[in-house]
Amino acid sequence: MPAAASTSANLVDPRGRDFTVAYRIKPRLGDASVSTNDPAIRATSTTSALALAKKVNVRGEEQTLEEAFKAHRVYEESCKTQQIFHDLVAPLVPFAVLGGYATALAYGQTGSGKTFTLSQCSSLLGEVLFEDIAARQTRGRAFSVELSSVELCGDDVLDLLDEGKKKVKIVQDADGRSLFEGANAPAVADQPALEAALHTAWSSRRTGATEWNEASSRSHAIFRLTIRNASDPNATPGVVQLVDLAGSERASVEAKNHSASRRGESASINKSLMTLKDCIRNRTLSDGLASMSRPPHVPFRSSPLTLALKEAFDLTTKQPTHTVFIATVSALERDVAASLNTLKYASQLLIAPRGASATIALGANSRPTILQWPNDKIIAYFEKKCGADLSQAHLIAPYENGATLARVPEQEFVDRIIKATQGKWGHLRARKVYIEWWGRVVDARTLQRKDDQAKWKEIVKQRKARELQDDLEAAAQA
Ligand SMILES: Nc1ncnc2c1ncn2[C@@H]1O[C@H](COP(=O)(O)OP(=O)(O)OP(=O)(O)O)[C@@H](O)[C@H]1O
Repeated sequence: MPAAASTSANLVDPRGRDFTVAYRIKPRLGDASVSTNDPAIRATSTTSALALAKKVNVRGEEQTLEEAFKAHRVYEESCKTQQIFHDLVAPLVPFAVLGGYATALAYGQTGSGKTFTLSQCSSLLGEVLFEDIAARQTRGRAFSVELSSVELCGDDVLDLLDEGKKKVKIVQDADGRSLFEGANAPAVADQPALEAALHTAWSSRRTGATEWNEASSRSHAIFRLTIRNASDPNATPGVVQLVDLAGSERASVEAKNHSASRRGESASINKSLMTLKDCIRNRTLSDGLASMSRPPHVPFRSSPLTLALKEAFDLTTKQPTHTVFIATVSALERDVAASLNTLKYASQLLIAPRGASATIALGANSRPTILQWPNDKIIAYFEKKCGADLSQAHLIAPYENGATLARVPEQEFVDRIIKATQGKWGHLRARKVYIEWWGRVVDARTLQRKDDQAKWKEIVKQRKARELQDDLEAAAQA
């Protein structure tokens, strides 16, 4: 059995939600004096972390402020990368092989362990991926895998698999997928070939500057595996990618210490990280629109980073997506300010997904969209689409509602239709039904977004009216 299949199903469940947020606390290494102090950040449970920040108050007294942060999973100092890989990255593999779009991002202060975590995950990825593929190939399928890898430095996109790190472009193909035009994308046939190609990419990131951290802290790097179903050229390729983000503290540090060009670079990093946060938050779209400070808009075009990862955020993406966000923090007291910033940033991404719940409040006059359909309505829809051939309709959606069915990757979905017709339908015919269904999913999302924007306008109107009322009352009392 592929290792991925045995992972904890609940933690990263690409069928359950679009985003998973985890914190990894880096062990206090080296100097005994720092490593024996109490940690400034510690895990209080598997889903919460506590930050202790020492502050001097106005009377000159030292105080310890405590702040708790929730996540889907918190990894304490002693935790090994193998565990993180097993919980967070391995479950993305079968999802991607079947046509999903999966991303694992590492975010945190320079030196907090982003590269350490992702480079170890990347070496573990090959085994799980090729085992999963081998298991499926025995069932008459063939897959091909290719690696592309780029570094984003300001507006420049550099090919990490090219010796000279040539500049490439982020473009969209006819299906709206984001690609690195002109970048090398070697086919990797097995685990050793993947390991060798990944080694080239990681080393190339290192040689861009005199020091490793100097290069990696000032740029984002993407390591993308595209998995194609060689037996069906029309199938949407799956993606599993690792994204090593630039040091999150860059902007404030460099603003004080460096030249105008370095400050420009830092501003660009800062902007891309802010855009990333907006994209994740607004893609998830909280039910509590009133708590949002801006209308729900997914601004993925505002930075090369989010443009490159477009499918993870774009509501019109024609494939299910899942993104794992790993925030790495140092447990050292001297790093507590940066660690607090990281935890605040990451905890803001923890928004309950609206679509996953079957109970979605509907206005008095609104008709439920396909994403809001219960299971029986879904079954009835496919019975109508496929006619008498569909003898086992329940196999298409054994338990899913509209929202959860939108998270089933293409190839599994098509297989379910073929099985439900007991093989009377072939791949092409089944895929046509799938594509039609996806068209309706995208329409439903667009409608939802328009509805959200209208609701947001109403909220702003009410807020303004309340503020005006408060001003009038204050003026009357004065
Ligand atoms: N969990 C860990 N256990 C042991 N050593 C670690 C761990 N995390 C990081 N390190 C070590 O800390 C140092 C800095 O880690 P790393 O380069 O991964 O940081 P980073 O967050 O990627 O920094 P940058 O933003 O500069 O890329 C490295 O020497 C690495 O080996």
